[in-house]
Amino acid sequence: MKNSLLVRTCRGIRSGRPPVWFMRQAGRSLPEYRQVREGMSMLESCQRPDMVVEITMQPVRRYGVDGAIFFSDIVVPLKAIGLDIEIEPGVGPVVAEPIRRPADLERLRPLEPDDVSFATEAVRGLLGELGETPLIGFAGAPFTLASYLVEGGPSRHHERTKALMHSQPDLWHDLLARVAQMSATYLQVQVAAGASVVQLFDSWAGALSRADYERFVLPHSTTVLQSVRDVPRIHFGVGTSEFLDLMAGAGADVVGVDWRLALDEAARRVPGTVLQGNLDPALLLADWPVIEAEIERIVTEGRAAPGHVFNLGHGVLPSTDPDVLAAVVEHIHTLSTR
Ligand SMILES: Cc1c2[nH]c(c1CCC(=O)O)Cc1[nH]c(c(CCC(=O)O)c1C)Cc1[nH]c(c(CCC(=O)O)c1C)Cc1[nH]c(c(C)c1CCC(=O)O)C2
Repeated sequence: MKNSLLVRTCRGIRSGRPPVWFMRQAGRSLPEYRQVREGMSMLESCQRPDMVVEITMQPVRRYGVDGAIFFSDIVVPLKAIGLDIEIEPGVGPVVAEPIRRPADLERLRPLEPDDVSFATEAVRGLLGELGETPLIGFAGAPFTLASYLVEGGPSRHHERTKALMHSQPDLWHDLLARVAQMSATYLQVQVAAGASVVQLFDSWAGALSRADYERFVLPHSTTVLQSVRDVPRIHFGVGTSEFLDLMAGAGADVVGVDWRLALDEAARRVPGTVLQGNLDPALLLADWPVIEAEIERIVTEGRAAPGHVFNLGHGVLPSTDPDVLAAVVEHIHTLSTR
């Protein structure tokens, strides 16, 4: 799997066509996912190796994508150290007692590999099923995780988080260092068990200015990415076009680009870095000729970078028709033969 198209592309070795996979390729858009998840909470299913193997494999079987993303969630390590956190359907992660004062930090003990032994077991199980398809491990980046911890749940403005980072910078850096340790350990566990690529998700970092990202977040995301040495590292954010260069410099081999920035312009901002993206997930609900034209544009613009991993700019929306995703994969797969 070290020679897979995905791994080679992440390393900057160009091939005839980009590899393709989708963030949230496993999930509510798939009827087979909704069926196996019935009656089981999100976090319970993440802690059951049989469920993780089945759900991770579903989009691989259906679409023949060039990478499988490990079925888990960014909050799984927090749950694994005993924090009272749940994922509420239609809402997202909810933390019973948010972290806002120095004493609250005591509830964030370091993650030990044994806390996530279910992940080791699930990755090993997957290796037997995946054949040549590489497995992408992942973790949440310190800012996105800290936002859930400080806000107590999803937040539009991240106001408590921003207020805390500026008013109590020592507390903030202590919090981010602890979360970074957990994410680093979670990634290392997945790589040790056999993941071929990792992705660090900083989905909400786009809420920050470049200056605040650089001062309050970058050192901690750098710690996480630098702790993984053996496999390519993808660093992903949404709305982060203004500091893609910082995200690349954190120790990423690949940076994720959302739909707001064309890949050729992104390539100018991070010379020498492989790009991933960047089809707008909402456009998967448009007519096929629209989607086809977007694919062509993105693949053409992606040639400006030393490598391009085709993906969406963010995750698959639950309302997406799986047949459309199948058609996107098929279209990309025919590119090499033209
Ligand atoms: C911010 C974030 C979370 N989780 C994640 C992120 C970063 C990626 C992103 O920005 O989308 C990461 C994540 N979560 C999940 C995956 C699975 C792998 C894949 O991409 O296929 C990944 C990569 C499963 C999941 N994680 C979640 C689901 C849906 C829950 C369900 O099916 O019941 C899945 C498939 C739940 C979740 N977990 C989280 C949210 C916001 C939600 C949605 C809540 C809702 O709208 O119901 C936190």
